[in-house]
Amino acid sequence: MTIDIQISQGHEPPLDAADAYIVIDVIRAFTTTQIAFDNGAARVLLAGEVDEAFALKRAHPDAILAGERDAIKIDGFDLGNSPAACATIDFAGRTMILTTTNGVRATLHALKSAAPQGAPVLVTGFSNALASARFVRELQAQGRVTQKMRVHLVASHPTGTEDMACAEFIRAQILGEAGPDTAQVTERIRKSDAAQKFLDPERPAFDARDIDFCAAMGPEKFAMLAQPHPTGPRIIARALDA
Ligand SMILES: O=C(O)[C@H](CS(=O)(=O)O)OP(=O)(O)O
Ligand SMILES: [Mg+2]
Repeated sequence: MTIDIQISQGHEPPLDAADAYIVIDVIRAFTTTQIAFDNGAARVLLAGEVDEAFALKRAHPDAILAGERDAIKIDGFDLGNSPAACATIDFAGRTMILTTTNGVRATLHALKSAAPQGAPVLVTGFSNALASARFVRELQAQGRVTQKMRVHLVASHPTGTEDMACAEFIRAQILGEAGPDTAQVTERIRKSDAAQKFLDPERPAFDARDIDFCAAMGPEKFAMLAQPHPTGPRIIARALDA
């Protein structure tokens, strides 16, 4: 069976019908999400707007409220959009509510495109890229798609090289073709425009360790699946062997 992979860029690119969608946000939303799951989070609820995030917090008072605008933690939130901060927190069984500029918005858009087919929507940073590619290969191997398989990759930053580098890496992994290697993707992430504010010692509001998390390849443990839900979209971690 052949696999047709398209790469789009931005929050709301036109998305054709596909058998699977992967929304990529390396800096930082889905690196942050992966660290929260690594540290025991049960689920991540997605909010497109700040007032929706506060409304979710009122409905789920025990949840951890996280997110950013202009890459800065929002007043009244527990956390920013920082993988380094998440790495210090025990999320055991807890819910994280997340609102971010690029990754969350692109995911909400992809969920709408995927709904008519009931196609899976994965979210990923580079840290989870191997697991995301493997999830798609397993869909194919399990024969769940019987004709030509169509996969849509969404590099969520409208202009960023970090998400495009990750998209090219995932495409190569899915197809088993030559593509950028881990070191090349790491370098493109570190050199991306979005990374520079974090790496600038004169901008202490930004944490350089966030880019260390975002640029590092993690173990192939679980894929992150975004799902529609009656009370709002959410992300769960799906063990690869499940
Ligand atoms: O907070 C972030 O890392 C970004 C905003 S920016 O690209 O760094 O300005 O939001 P995200 O939705 O994680 O891309
Ligand atoms: Mg981003």
